[in-house]
Amino acid sequence: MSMSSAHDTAHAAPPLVELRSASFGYGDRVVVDRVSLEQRAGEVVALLGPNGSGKSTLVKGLLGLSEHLGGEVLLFGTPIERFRDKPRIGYVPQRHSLSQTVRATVREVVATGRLALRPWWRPAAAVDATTVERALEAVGLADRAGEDVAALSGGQQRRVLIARALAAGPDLLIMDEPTAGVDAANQRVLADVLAGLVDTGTSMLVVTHELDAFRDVVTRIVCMDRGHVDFDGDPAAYATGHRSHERGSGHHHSPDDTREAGLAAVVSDPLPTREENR
Ligand SMILES: Nc1ncnc2c1ncn2[C@@H]1O[C@H](COP(=O)(O)OP(=O)(O)OP(=O)(O)O)[C@@H](O)[C@H]1O
Repeated sequence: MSMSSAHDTAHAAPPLVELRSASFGYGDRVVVDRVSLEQRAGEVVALLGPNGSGKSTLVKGLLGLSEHLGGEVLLFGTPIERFRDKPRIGYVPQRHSLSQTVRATVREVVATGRLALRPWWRPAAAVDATTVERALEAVGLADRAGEDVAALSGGQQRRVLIARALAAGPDLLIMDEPTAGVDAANQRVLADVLAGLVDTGTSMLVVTHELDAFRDVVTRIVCMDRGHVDFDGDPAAYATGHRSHERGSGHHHSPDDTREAGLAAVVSDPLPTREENR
């Protein structure tokens, strides 16, 4: 389904993500119903669709945070059940901002993104510190590194979380509504940050209601409706015939989002386990 020509290369790397008639949900409730999709390295995919269409459930499925209820899910060519290389996927959860109860500096929060990469008994090394500084620079927060995260605006906190995900050096960055609740000026800053990441070759899967902010960086658009994919193509094709999906999809956050975000913000593993997510 990818339009990338990397497809044709005889020894091409496997797709970052491959869904073959995959279903995800909660308990026995199927939310994402037999979706087939693949994302290749270099692609920046925007995942669109009305509230409740299953976007978050799909990305959570890739992270083991919603249940895999059918079909096949491959991550970097490995079936998800056997996939152990979690740091290859960075995740920025859906949320407004960091919990006010997190008492830590910007640098400390970003540094937690490195924890999954080394055994608990090994202290942080120089490479950890440099990677953290580089991640802070990538999101334009190097000059705020020593500040308390609680002192930052919502948009800046979002960038802290992106930096935390980047600190693990992921091959794929998954973001759930990175611009939700962020004012227009900060949305532009975020879009610039993402454009910078694209320039350095980061592949992204971005759930969003605000496609405008990402119009210049997105290479592909996937639209969901009621658990199915009903558009998958390039932004030009989307613009000519599929704008209607965005209309009338007013956004709301459930009370659970805040709790989940608070937990995700403080856990040391960049991919919270299912238990932590409840
Ligand atoms: N933890 C959960 N347990 C049970 N059902 C859930 C859970 N999370 C989401 N759902 C249900 O799954 C359906 C799809 O929700 P999902 O969050 O995937 O949609 P979405 O497309 O991301 O919507 P939004 O744009 O509002 O974030 C909804 O009906 C929702 O109630």
